[in-house]
Amino acid sequence: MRYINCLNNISAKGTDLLGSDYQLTDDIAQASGVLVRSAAMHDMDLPEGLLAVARAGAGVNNIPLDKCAEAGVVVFNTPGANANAVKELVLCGMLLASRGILPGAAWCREHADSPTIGKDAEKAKKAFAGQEISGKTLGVIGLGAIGALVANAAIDLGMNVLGYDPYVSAEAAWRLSPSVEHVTNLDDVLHRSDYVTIHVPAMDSTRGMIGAHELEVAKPGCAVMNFSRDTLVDNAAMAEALEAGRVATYVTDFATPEVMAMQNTIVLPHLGASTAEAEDNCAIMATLQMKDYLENGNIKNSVNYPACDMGPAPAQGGRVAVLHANVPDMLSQITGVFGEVGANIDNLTNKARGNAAYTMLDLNAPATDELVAKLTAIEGVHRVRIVK
Ligand SMILES: NC(=O)C1=CN([C@@H]2O[C@H](COP(=O)(O)OP(=O)(O)OC[C@H]3O[C@@H](n4cnc5c(N)ncnc54)[C@H](O)[C@@H]3O)[C@@H](O)[C@H]2O)C=CC1
Ligand SMILES: O=C(O)C(=O)COP(=O)(O)O
Repeated sequence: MRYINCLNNISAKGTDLLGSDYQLTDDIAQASGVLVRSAAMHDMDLPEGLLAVARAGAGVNNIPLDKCAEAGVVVFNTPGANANAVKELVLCGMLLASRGILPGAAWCREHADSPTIGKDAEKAKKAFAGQEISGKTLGVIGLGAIGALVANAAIDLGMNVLGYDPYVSAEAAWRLSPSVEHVTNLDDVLHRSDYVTIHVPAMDSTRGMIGAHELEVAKPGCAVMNFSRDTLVDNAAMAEALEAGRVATYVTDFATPEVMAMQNTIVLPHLGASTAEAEDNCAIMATLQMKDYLENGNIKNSVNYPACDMGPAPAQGGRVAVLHANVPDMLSQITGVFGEVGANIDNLTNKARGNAAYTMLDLNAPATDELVAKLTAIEGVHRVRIVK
């Protein structure tokens, strides 16, 4: 029996796929796999038996990726699985920033008991007039799964769209409408955009990427939308830009005390991926990826180990996975141990990603304790798994 711990609510559409060899547990110390959404894992101790963490979602800033890699714990995410949900909320955010929807609806609620509400509404409505998004310019920062969907949808809504992403993958670029204008300078995007939307991951390099300078060069009266992470926007700079009217509205999915103290904000409680469809998609993808890793050693969509696919574990013989540092001479030391104990390698894959590497080997006989002990003793080996 394998045990899986869920640190957040994970859709049963995913966990139901685990099958009868698995059991959900509340005790993480017992778990070989963890399913998580936004729960903070940085200060958690990683139990010895933990093999995999699957983030049912995109952002992995809540997970200590390097610490996990060094402990031989593979971390997965689910690229694109919640992108449509976020796209729809971004479009909603853009409309909320453009029309008097929230204050208008609040006015109606406040006057709910008035018998003359119909007549009064006709007088009141001029206070809630807005502008259309068609014909306006949207700057999309980050053209990955979400950014590309937002950019394409905005084109369909008649907007001019500027796209900025110095690291865009070829695959992501192919998904973009040819009508999206590729701009290589962030200042240009900000200077020209009536609306700016940010879709980049939270990393050290993106912390405060929308700061005092960016808000200074931004088009006066623009709306900024942040459905990515709070750390991407410098709060002090945003508060000042809102006060000065340089930014008309800040729409953010991240409620913090600093943001709540700002004027002209529309703040949501991290609702971007909170749709039934996205929760199901993410849970299914996270579960299947983790299951394939636990059962076959295959790695797909990991954010701290390389991809590796050797198909199902062989029916005869054995499969061993070695999670190790990406340093010279590892492969020869690993294969040397197989020679020393007289184990015959039928098939082998060795891949590296950043500081981490992964070597998976199929044998014509089951792995022995001696083999595992010798592999584990190699300096730089983080974990040895007998997959089968
Ligand atoms: N509000 C919510 O509920 C949700 C928020 N998110 C957030 O949105 C982020 C993006 O999600 P996806 O589009 O699915 O990720 P993705 O990985 O498909 O796309 C991220 C894009 O950002 C680009 N990028 C990285 N650094 C950049 C920089 N300095 N300047 C411009 N572009 C840069 C990358 O090249 C990539 O194309 C996630 O990391 C997460 O933080 C994701 C899903 C739900
Ligand atoms: O996928 C992401 O990055 C998200 O921000 C979604 O977070 P959630 O799963 O709703 O806690």
